[in-house]
Amino acid sequence: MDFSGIKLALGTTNRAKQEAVIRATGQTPLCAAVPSQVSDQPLSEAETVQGAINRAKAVLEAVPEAQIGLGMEGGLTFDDQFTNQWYLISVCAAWNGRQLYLGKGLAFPIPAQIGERVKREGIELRTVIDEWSGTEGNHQKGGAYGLLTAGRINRPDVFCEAVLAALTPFCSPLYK
Ligand SMILES: O=P(O)(O)OP(=O)(O)OP(=O)(O)OC[C@H]1O[C@@H](n2cnc3c(O)ncnc32)[C@H](O)[C@@H]1O
Repeated sequence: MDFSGIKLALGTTNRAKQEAVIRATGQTPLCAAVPSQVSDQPLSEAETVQGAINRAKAVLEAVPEAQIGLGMEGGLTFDDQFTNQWYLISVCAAWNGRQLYLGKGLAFPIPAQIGERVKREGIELRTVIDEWSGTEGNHQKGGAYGLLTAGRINRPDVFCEAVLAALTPFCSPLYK
């Protein structure tokens, strides 16, 4: 699929998210940090999706030369139906001013003590991931996925697939 004719804006300057767009589309998006208008640490799928949508819409307004705004949001969600576990999810929203699509990246189980600590102490996942890994800025690099899989999956990989899912309906003739 050819994404080269479409100017993309991305609602963050986070390097892992920028890298995901570059891998997915072969182009560097115009980046602007815009508010997600949800909590710093979303704790449900609905809040995570809403944050991604808010960023996609805000960045398309902030960067009028772009044709599609991309918003990405990471969040935690507790599955009380099947497993009673916390999952990390990574969502991408794509908005062209008329149509909205979502790409929902890999849901990955998070150690119970991490999920509970984030909820109980009101801290962000990135703080705990940096603590556990003994390094800084993991949310801009491999992220929790990288730590938990010893580098087999990383945050840009997961967002790359989410970007492809959200953008494909705008670019593939199969959706016309
Ligand atoms: O700079 P922005 O675009 O805001 O990106 P972010 O990583 O700080 O923020 P998100 O809104 O995507 O994620 C919400 C919180 O969850 C954290 N988080 C999400 N996915 C993560 C991952 O894979 N590794 C580490 N922290 C993660 C993140 O760093 C925030 O603290």
